[in-house]
Amino acid sequence: MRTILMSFVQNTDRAFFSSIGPGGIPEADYTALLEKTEPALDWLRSAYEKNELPILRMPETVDDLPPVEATAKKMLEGATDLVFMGTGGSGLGAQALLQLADYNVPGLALFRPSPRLHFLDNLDPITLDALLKKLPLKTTRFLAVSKSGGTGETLTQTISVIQALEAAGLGADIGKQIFGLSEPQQGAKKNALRALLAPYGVPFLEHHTGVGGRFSVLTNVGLLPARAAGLDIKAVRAGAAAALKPILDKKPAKEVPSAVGAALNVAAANAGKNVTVLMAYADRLERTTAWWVQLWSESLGKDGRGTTPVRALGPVDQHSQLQLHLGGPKDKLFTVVTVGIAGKGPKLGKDLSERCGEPGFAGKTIGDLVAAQGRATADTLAKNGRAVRTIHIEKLDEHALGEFLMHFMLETMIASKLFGVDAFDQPAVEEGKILAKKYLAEG
Ligand SMILES: O=P(O)(O)OC[C@H]1O[C@](O)(CO)[C@@H](O)[C@@H]1O
Repeated sequence: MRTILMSFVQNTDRAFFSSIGPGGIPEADYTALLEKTEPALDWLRSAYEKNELPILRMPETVDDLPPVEATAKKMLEGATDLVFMGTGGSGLGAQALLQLADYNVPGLALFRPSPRLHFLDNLDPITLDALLKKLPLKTTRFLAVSKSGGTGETLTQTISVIQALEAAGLGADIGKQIFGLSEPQQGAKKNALRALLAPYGVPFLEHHTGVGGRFSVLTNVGLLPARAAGLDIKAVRAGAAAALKPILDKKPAKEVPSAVGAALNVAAANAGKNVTVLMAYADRLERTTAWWVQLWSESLGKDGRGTTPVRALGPVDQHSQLQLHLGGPKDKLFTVVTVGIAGKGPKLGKDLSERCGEPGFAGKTIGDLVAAQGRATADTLAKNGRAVRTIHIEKLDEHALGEFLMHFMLETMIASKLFGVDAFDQPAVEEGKILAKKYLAEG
């Protein structure tokens, strides 16, 4: 079945028993689950109407854009380096967007025009120490993002930055060099990040209280770094609106790509496919797959339910994972994502192609090759009885990425209803966070 959004086409034809044989998902179970997405779609529509799920209103929100613009401008003034601190949902969505501006794109990232972009989402003492020594601190701007304000990684990074600035004689400028993004102080509950930065007069943007980190890419959490990197953030939101539209337009579930994807994933889980692989054939979607891993894991891995997300990048991971995917257990659902790259990139000359014994390369572009590889991977998986869905994005830009990200947030929310879990909490992680702080205090 092909379901089409504005920027991409999703095809599930080769996921089913009827098309690929015993490794396929039983169609009857899928159809029953797709029917069950109708109440989930009603829930989303009602939550939208009553404004009970703020993430659904983000695509149309505009009043938070001026502060994002103003802060991005302030951060950029005289900046050679931007350092983004924030972990999990406080960093991954922004990274996903910033790949459109060549952030973390192999080889190219170093050639980005100033300012240099650094994401400190992992905590590593060697990295942090070395980076703070190498950064031109006077011209570096830091953004500390934490919804709760209490995440140990972000707090300790921020403390380290304050100390480094003070040691460099820049203590008086901390209020101009560090920016914060966190929930507003709520009643008596302390916001540690705000408490830490308040004495320096650090300006804060407010984290939306009703949008959790892994769903926050469309809020200022994703859009401030995106704007600072020069991206069209209105187009990101417009793309997200396009993913939501078929739901608000009351299309039947079979015409809602996110409902189709949710039913497919849950039917795959019911058929013993406990792994869901997202393999994207584009450098600029690599961080998006990392973002999706958190979204899927934290939203659905509860009460013994959920499936394990695995991310893969094409074609490179053909040379590391594909053997397992083709020859290992048939316990996976594959989503192969391709982009419109045919005809792009260097064109391969006849002589050199023939010299290396590959006359078929002659006259073709690198984009032709990668497009053929993505197609071949999907076909080979299906031929080997592996359940495959494909998603093709013709033009990967802000609009398309906004649509793609919203598609997966909706797919996850709908899947949570089918799995019977709450998509919006993460009780198990909280337990670990509390214990780690206890161990640290105990020495
Ligand atoms: O934005 P915060 O509150 O610092 O949390 C960071 C991340 O930590 C988690 O709470 C998990 O520990 C994620 O859900 C969240 O995205």
